[in-house]
Amino acid sequence: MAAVRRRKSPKTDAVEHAAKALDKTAELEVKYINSFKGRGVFAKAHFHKGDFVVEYRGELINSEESQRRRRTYHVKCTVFMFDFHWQERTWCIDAAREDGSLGRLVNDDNNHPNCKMKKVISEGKPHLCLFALRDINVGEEITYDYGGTDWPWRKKVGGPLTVTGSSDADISSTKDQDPDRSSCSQKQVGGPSTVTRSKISRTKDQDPDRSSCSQKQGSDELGLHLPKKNVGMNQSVVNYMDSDESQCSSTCPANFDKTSETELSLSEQDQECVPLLRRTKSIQVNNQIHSDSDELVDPSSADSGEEYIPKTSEDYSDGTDTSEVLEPVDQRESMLRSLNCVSLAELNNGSSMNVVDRGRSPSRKGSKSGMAHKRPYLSSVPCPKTQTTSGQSPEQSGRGDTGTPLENSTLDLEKNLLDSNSHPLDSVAGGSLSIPAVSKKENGSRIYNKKQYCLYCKLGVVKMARHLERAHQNKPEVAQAVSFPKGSKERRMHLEHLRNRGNFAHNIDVLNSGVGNLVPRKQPKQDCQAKNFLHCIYCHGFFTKKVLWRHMTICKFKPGVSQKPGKTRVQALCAFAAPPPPGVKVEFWKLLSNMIQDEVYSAVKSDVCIMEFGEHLYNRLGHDVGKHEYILQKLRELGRLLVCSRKTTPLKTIQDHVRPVNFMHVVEAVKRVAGYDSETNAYKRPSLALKIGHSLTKISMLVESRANVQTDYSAAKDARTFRRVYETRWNELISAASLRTLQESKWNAPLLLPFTKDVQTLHSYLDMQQRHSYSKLSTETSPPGMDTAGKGYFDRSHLVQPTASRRGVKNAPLCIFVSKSNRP
Ligand SMILES: C[S@@+](CC[C@H](N)C(=O)[O-])C[C@H]1O[C@@H](n2cnc3c(N)ncnc32)[C@H](O)[C@@H]1O
Repeated sequence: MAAVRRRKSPKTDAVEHAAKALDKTAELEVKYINSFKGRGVFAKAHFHKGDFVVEYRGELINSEESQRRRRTYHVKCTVFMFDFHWQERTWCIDAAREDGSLGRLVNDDNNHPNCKMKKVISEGKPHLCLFALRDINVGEEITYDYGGTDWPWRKKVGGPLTVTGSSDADISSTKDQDPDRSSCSQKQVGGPSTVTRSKISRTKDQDPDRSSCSQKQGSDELGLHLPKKNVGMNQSVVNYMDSDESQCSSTCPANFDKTSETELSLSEQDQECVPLLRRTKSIQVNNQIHSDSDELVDPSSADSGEEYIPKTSEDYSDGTDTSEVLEPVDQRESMLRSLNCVSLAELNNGSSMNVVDRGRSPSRKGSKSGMAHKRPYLSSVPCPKTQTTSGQSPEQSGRGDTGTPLENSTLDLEKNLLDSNSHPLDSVAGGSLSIPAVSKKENGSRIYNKKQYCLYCKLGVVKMARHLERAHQNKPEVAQAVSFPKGSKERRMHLEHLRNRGNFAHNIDVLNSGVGNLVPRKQPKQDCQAKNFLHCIYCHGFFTKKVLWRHMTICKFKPGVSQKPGKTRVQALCAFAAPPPPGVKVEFWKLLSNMIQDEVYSAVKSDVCIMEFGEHLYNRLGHDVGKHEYILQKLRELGRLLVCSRKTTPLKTIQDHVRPVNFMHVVEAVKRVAGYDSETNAYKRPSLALKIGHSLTKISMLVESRANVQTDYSAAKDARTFRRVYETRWNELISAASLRTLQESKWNAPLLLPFTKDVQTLHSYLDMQQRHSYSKLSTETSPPGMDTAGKGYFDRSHLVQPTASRRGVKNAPLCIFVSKSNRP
């Protein structure tokens, strides 16, 4: 009989990774999303539902220390502190230090998370680990619900979605489908300020298990302190906490640091994986993660873990995990309800046609409870293939429960859902920007369901002209538009402009928030990335860069300018048409738009430190237009480094480059970008290596000063240490060879001698020029280079060698080498 290799259970996997402080770097990657959201973690490989994904690694501290740090930390830092309960005490994983681990970079998604945090005990120490709530496809962002309600970014992207958009009935029906998830949605909406009592009590009534949590909400919202009765529930299911209860007695140390080595018996390795505290975060969040919220780790997981970890026995033959398979149906339902879309029943009917069965396990396919074992399209598309109807942000959808246009579009959406393999909120929940492709029916014909966004009420509607006429006739611009006869060109133009402006406003919101679907002027055949699109400055339409060029020449809204802008200029102009991201000066943003729009430009724009450095240079030198080119050059040098580092090293941001721990990676990247040849020990671009080094030290100073302002002294120390390492090693590793290459290139440069005749011509020309200019001046004082008689002679020090000045050497005298034989 062939031996069947048993797959590791998710728990074992988590414990092993936690013990070694290892991330699944082969399956996960960090990507910069945008300046609002920062970085995120993305799947490089497929994760099955229930799989261990990543550990939220950091320093384990007790609540006293956590409180102390909260008081001393900059507010932006506290978002990295996750409190949780363990052995009847509150603990905290402080991941404020940028230590290269992935878990700390996983972003929040309270609507559609694909992971759930759980406690796992390894070597007597709790670890916070993320497990897949559903199958996660390659390219999807890893997310989980941070809990709480008032995270600032949620407000921006429609945080109150589940609250305002759902009714009691919604919750109850959701609950009916899946009690576990209903408790989850309850958590999502669970802020006392936003959830009505009736919602809570209703859910509570219907689910006795959860009711115990709800009762505790006053003090610890959905019970981080798990009632004892839940401890041990389904212990054999996903008993992630089975080993720890006895190890740390009820007299847990008041000072964890002191006792951690003894009572928790941390191995050396464990201690290594608990990094020291450093660093601040750049986006402001409130320090909302407290023990009184339901965040992150459900206490019931302390012993059972059954709540969020789906049934894994089928998949892993582990024999221990027998929890319920959790399907995201209820999430989908609640989302769609809040979108005022199709009902669950309708979806179910529809989805039966659209289930993508990936046939992971035969037992799954044939297993009972149909719906539960069919994967709805929600989680089945690797890269969410969004449809036009999905272009609705949750915020907008919250408002979308009234008004005819949306009702019309709802029908379209319903059709669309039934006909497609995607979910309208996939891209929104996934936290990525996308340009949805044209939707097609099964027979290949097009579905006209593209949503436009109203300039006034922000609603997404399919028939914008009708919407404007019906809902906003009182607006002067609409009134003017409809004053033209129906079918007339003027009327069409006016309405089109209003429609474009509405979409433009929507796109800007989406671009700033980093989440949602962008509305292009012309829908692409396939889903596209936002970076390939730009707004037209005339009509505000959103076009691919390629098409934009052509469009600009014929744009109806272009004022009668005869000049036809060049391709790069068009792109630059249009890139600038969008307002600068928050915190970036308009003037500096304008300057950036002069850069060639290529990969390096994208890297520059996307990196916080480069932008900060650019602003710093701009503040110092920007008043002098002559220095603008220099500023752009400096930024491009760093951009080139970043592009190279991202391809060849683990460094993803310039801030990573000024960490002492990454010094050797920086050296490697700089060598590569400057074209270092190890055989000849020479560089193709030696000055680039030197300049980059110089800029990096400057950036480390900026980082240090920012850290000092934010009272993040450890980050400041990091930056200082980087400079010390730089001072000690840079010359040996980079500068020496660069300087030698430069020197050698000078030796080998051919000495070009001008003809004597040319020199004479030049001299007489300059003489003439000087005489001419000085003759205009009073002859009372003899100008330099002239004798008192005014005959004049030529003083070479007045000549400026253009190439020298281009290299930053001001007023370098013109050096003309004249061979002996050629001398006059
Ligand atoms: C634990 S960090 C996550 C990693 C972070 N994106 C970064 O680049 O360092 C939490 C921070 O990420 C950002 N963030 C997390 N989830 C977000 C979301 N859904 N939308 C926007 N920003 C988010 C917030 O700025 C928050 O302060």
